[in-house]
Amino acid sequence: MNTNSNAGPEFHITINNNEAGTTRQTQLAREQRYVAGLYERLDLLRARTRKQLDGVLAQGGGGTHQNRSERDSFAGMYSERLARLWAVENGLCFGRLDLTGEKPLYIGRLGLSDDEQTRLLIDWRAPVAQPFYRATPAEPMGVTRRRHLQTRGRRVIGVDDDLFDLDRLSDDDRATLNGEAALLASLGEKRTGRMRDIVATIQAEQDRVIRSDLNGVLVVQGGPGTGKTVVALHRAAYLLYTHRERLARRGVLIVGPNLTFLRYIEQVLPSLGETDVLLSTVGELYPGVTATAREPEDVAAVKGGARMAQVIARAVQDRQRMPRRPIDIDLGRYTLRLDQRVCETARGRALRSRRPHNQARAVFVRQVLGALAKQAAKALGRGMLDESDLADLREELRTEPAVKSALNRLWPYLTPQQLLLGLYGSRERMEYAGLGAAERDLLFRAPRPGRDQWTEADVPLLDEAAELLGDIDPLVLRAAATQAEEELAAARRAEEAQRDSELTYAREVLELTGMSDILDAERFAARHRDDEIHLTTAERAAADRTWAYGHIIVDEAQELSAMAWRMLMRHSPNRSMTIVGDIAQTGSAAGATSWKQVLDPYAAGRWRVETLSVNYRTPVELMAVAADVLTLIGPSLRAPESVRETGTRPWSRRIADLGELGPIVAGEVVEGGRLVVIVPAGRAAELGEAVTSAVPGAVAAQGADALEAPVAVLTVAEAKGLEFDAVIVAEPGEILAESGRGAGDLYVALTRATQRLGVVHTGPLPEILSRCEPVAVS
Ligand SMILES: Nc1ncnc2c1ncn2[C@@H]1O[C@H](COP(=O)(O)OP(=O)(O)OP(=O)(O)O)[C@@H](O)[C@H]1O
Repeated sequence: MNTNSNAGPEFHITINNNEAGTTRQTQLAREQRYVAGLYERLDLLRARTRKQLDGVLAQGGGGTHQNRSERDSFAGMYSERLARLWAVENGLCFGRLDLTGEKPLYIGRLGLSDDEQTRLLIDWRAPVAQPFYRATPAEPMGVTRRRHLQTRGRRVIGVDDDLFDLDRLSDDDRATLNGEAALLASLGEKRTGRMRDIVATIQAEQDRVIRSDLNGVLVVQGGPGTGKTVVALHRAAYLLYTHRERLARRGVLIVGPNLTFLRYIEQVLPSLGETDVLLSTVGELYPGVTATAREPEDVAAVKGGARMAQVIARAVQDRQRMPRRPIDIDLGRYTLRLDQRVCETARGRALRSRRPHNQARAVFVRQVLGALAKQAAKALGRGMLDESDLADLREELRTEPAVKSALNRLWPYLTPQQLLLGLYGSRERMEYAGLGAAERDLLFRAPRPGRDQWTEADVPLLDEAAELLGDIDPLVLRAAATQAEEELAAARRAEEAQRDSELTYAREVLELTGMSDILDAERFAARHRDDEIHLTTAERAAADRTWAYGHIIVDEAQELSAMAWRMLMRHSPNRSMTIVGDIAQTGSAAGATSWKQVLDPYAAGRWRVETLSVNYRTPVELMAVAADVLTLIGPSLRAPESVRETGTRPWSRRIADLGELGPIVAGEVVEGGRLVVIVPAGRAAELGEAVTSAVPGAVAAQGADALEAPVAVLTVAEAKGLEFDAVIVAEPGEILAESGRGAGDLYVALTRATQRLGVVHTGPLPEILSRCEPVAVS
């Protein structure tokens, strides 16, 4: 079949005659006996591991630190093993390979041996299992037969064979030939709202991607439905199996476009027995910040542009700006003068130290205090002080509130949050940082106290700022936290007394100055310090902004901005990455237009492309409509080839007003199936209401609800990467016109369905969709 790129002649034979029945039963019974034995072994291993875990836990929490630490790591290891043994219950064994002159190999979700070390089951990721996915008649790799076992629970309910050596067919064999069935059966099934693993039906071109080398950057380019996401997840499982030690230490990060998408894929790796992987959006990659606020596309596009790296650097410099006039510091007994020359010299020293802003501050402060101490000595008439007296004087000055305040103005401690809020809140600062007038208008915002002020596009900027600012000395943090708590407590007392809103004010002050983040950071650290030993690699990585991952997988990678790439690259110093996407589907204004443009700056000569060419999701009839739209994106682009036909043409229906949309959607709902209405972003609320008010159970929101409801209303950005049994695209003309990348958006919308597609429109149907069959209005 065409899914194996070097498949050569057709090699699947289907025999469906009645005489085959009995021999088929014999084969099933034989396989059933084998599979039952595997489950018996699995049960035994589970019981043994449970006993080992109980043994460790029974030792309690006493002993030396080292004893406890060893026990913890054994307990962690046994729990992980147990979780893995439980995860493989469904579909434990799904394949058998018959090789010339050898005993058959059974392929499954993990490797099993008996007590004599005889192999009973081969992990699908092991090198010997590779022919299960790659063998073709042209290149049989020693395989005479590949058998797919279908199981329900622990029962074998069917077998499908691909025979590569037809001369060796026995009568029994002839009875069970039914190639492609496993794949096609799997593709035709109703969608559940969660992605499933495809371990039993991985195709040859996909297997090449899954087993590609760990090193360097692998780009997986492919049209919609070619399995990029599912393949990337299997690659994660493969890499963890093959390079377990290296990756267990440094972890694997999978980045997806939004939380609904992460929900959609979250069960795949656990079903493959892998749980210690961090799934995240870009917006969640900065510990302690939740990026939930929304902002217009053009604002996000400015924030995502590569130029923002310089803007942030200038914004930091701006906070090291020297005074235009000398600063007089009144200490009561005498007044000290801090002139520009002293400040300039101190700044020069601090910058030459090449430390980040917050650490360079120490150099700046030391210089300034030195100069002030000398002045003070003179003012006190003690011109000839020795070094130790001067040191005392410097320490005295350090704690003087007037000196502290002057230093804080000249070279303040800054959190990334403070830097960014200060920048967005001041047109003058933005101008100094190099932003043009139009950009300043877009980015300007009055500071909004509250936790929802960060957007996804802010996160890479916070991370960039954190790099340039560096950490704040923990002692300073602690002092700041104490001070903030005191202020809060004072405000609380004031509130009790006066019943006014001072507490709210104090909280707002804390938010605005970023102190609340400091407090949170402190508490977070304290909470985790004691139980760090129990954290998995993924958990430790998630809490550490500077974590260097062993491997990073980026899905829907075309959507990432230049600033997001900078952040991800910092997490991947070894540049071991898998980048999965489709340039034709780019929707975000800050997204990519070519892989070269994205990757050359970071991994020139170290990235390679694999292309997936077969569409497993969208049937031929639907893909024909989508392919027309693809020509709008690029005349030379070719849509992937679909493997299935359904015989059902996509339809289009013109309506007079939106009131008709709900009943049309209701009429398309199929019992047990899942339908999505994809709407223009600018009309999401209105069209969401039109559908949810007319269709019981319909939801118009992202998240788990959207995956589980029989009908969901989503924008293109929200539906990206997901799939549904049926899709209705509402107002396609508006989707096309909504942004500069409207054609890409419409292409994404049209390729989400596994079975049926319809288009509903109030205005004229865009010419490009004329392949849809118009439905007459009754
Ligand atoms: N070898 C396979 N066996 C069974 N199902 C498969 C196989 N390959 C892909 N699929 C199924 O095809 C569908 C599309 O896969 P996936 O979502 O990974 O595609 P994609 O390339 O990421 O698509 P898009 O770019 O549109 O998001 C999924 O339901 C997936 O399970």
